[in-house]
Amino acid sequence: MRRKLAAGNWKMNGTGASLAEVEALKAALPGEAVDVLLCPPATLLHRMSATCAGSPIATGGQDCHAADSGAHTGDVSAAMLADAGASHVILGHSERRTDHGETDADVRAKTAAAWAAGLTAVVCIGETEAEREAGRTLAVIGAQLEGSVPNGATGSRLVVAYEPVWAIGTGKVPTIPQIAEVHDFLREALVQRFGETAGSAVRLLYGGSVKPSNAAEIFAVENVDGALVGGASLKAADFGAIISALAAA
Ligand SMILES: O=C(CO)COP(=O)(O)O
Repeated sequence: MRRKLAAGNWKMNGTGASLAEVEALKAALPGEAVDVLLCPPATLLHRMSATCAGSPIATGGQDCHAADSGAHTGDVSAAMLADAGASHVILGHSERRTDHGETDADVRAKTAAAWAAGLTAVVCIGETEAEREAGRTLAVIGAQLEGSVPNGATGSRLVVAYEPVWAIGTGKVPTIPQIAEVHDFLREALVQRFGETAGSAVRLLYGGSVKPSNAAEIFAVENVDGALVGGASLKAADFGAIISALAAA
């Protein structure tokens, strides 16, 4: 049985004042029914990890460099994230791929670095609107999965987030059959490449305009093991409602 996971990606949002939302979320969590992860900006990671200590909320980074240390101004390494209290790191988010030109090979190297530092990698993949309209969705995400994940994935090292680029921050969401088709395809690809045990244990998150109002129907899809939530993870009331929907699924 895969444990469900509700993950929040705060993107470039949040300062010390935002920790009040984390305190409110802690107070509202529905027991131990699901795993909860918050990924704040790097500047807030250490403080958020301290705020979450002793609670079921894990913390993660939003990116890391592939190298352990060195002359890479402005970057942080996986070991630095771990040192700041992180257990996870989001890698290959479409905003990194677009804003910083990250390739599948970059994401693969970063994922290997995350694993070497003992972090769980949350690897993001997803098609653009043009790719979906051209009927290339499964080909695109299949290639991204193959290229972005190194050999040796296991259920504890890897989470895959399917985030259609056109659904991020837009309020547009794929239909339930479209989500099911992609998640079934990803499950099959993981089992084929990593074997039945590891491939079945990797959690598959859906991301892109997940809200309290649409969470329950998305979480009812068989191979959806949770969500990677952007905007709605910033407010304890909204993220708490999404977590409750996951716990009830
Ligand atoms: O990119 C996302 C999470 O990583 C999704 O963002 P939104 O939930 O704001 O659409």
